[in-house]
Amino acid sequence: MARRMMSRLGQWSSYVFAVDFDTNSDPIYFALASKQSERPQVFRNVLADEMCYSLHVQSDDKIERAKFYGGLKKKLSKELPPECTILEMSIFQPNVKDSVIKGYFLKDASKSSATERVLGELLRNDPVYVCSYLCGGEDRQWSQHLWSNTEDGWVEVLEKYCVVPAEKPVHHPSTLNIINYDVFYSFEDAYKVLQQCVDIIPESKAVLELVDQRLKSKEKTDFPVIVIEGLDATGKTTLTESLTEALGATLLKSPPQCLSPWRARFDTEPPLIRRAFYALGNYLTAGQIGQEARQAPVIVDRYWHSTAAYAIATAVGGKLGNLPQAGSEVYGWPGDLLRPSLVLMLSLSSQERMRRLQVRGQDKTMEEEELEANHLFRQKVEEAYQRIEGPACVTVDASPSPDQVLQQVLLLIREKCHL
Ligand SMILES: Nc1ncnc2c1ncn2[C@@H]1O[C@H](COP(=O)(O)OP(=O)(O)OP(=O)(O)O)[C@@H](O)[C@H]1O
Ligand SMILES: Nc1ccn([C@H]2C[C@H](O)[C@@H](COP(=O)(O)O)O2)c(=O)n1
Repeated sequence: MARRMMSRLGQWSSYVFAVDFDTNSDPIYFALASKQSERPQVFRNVLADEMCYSLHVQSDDKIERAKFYGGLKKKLSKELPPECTILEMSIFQPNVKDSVIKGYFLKDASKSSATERVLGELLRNDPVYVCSYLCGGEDRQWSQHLWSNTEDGWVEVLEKYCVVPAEKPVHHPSTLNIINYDVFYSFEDAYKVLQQCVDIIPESKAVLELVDQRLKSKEKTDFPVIVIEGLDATGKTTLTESLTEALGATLLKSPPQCLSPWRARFDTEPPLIRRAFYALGNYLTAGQIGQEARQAPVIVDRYWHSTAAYAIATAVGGKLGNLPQAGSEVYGWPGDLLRPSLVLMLSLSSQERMRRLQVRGQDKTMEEEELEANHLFRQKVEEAYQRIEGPACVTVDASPSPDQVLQQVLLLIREKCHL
């Protein structure tokens, strides 16, 4: 047992655990040690006399991890007693990219054995690590107990570690796995994800077939390509239609129409798969842009800025300040994706945007509902839009009348694209 404890501590000693008790504050960071700490207890201010547990996915396969993590939340919400709060948790090596293992931390106020029964079942049947946390002794120190399966199917506590406070890392853990999990910076990286999904998501095959037939785009287009970006209901459809008419241009969208039959299906998938789908949509649209921009200017309704900004804002938990700094590589443009001549981002106050959403009165997508409910998320999307480079977007005040916005944008296009 002592040897096993040494080896697991060896494995986890460079890792820090982060629990999001409150999305508006920093997570609580802790580490594992063989000896107790003299510093104050990590959970003292956030836990009453509650039982606590943590779960994290144990698999080397990225797709399996993503699918299981998404499904796990639904399963826990359904099966655990209602007094059990499910919080997001990650285990990571501070400031080391691609080191995050996601999980959940449970605060159980139910005082029933139901939670342990559900967790025992999970441990027996699913690729998870399960731990319980106890607070004991005169100095009320916390310890973590790793659960294990015995050969005859019972659950036992295998190893015990002391829980000690850890430093706040320079980079918020949710920023460490953005590249190739939430945002893809080459066609190949996004393509590989869908290829690996063919057996579990049959629709991936049809998407890949379409993508295989995509038109290849040149780096330089003959006519200017102007992308219109912005949050929902900022006026993109209204403006792109009037611009197209005013400039005698061709109107395209990303994702393109040909992906519509599969969009709703991929919207239900975890970020890794969903974002790979949207990334491939941009390459399909790029092929169409290359073709159309031989004959006329092209206006594009959403493109790479939307894909990256929504993905980054969703991935990064908590405060606006947790976003990667401006200039970070996560805001870079994929080297193999056609670059537009100009990107304009329509910006609107949240009150006016809400008014327009209400006037329009259509069904809202889940992400639109999230935008409404979550002012912080909206701010993160807009901030990420503004940090993306190569080309960066130019912000346009979208609050005047449709015609005034059109005139303002035509002036910008004439100035920047010499049209
Ligand atoms: N400049 C404007 N002033 C007032 N209302 C506007 C203006 N532009 C658009 N609208 C109205 O706001 C609503 C949203 O506009 P629109 O559909 O063009 O936005 P959008 O950005 O394309 O939205 P989404 O991304 O959700 O499709 C519509 O009812 C539209 O008529
Ligand atoms: N090029 C694109 C276009 C859209 N998305 C994602 C981002 C949001 O989740 C959603 C918004 O689209 P809308 O509801 O306005 O059609 O689609 C993307 O990732 N990349």
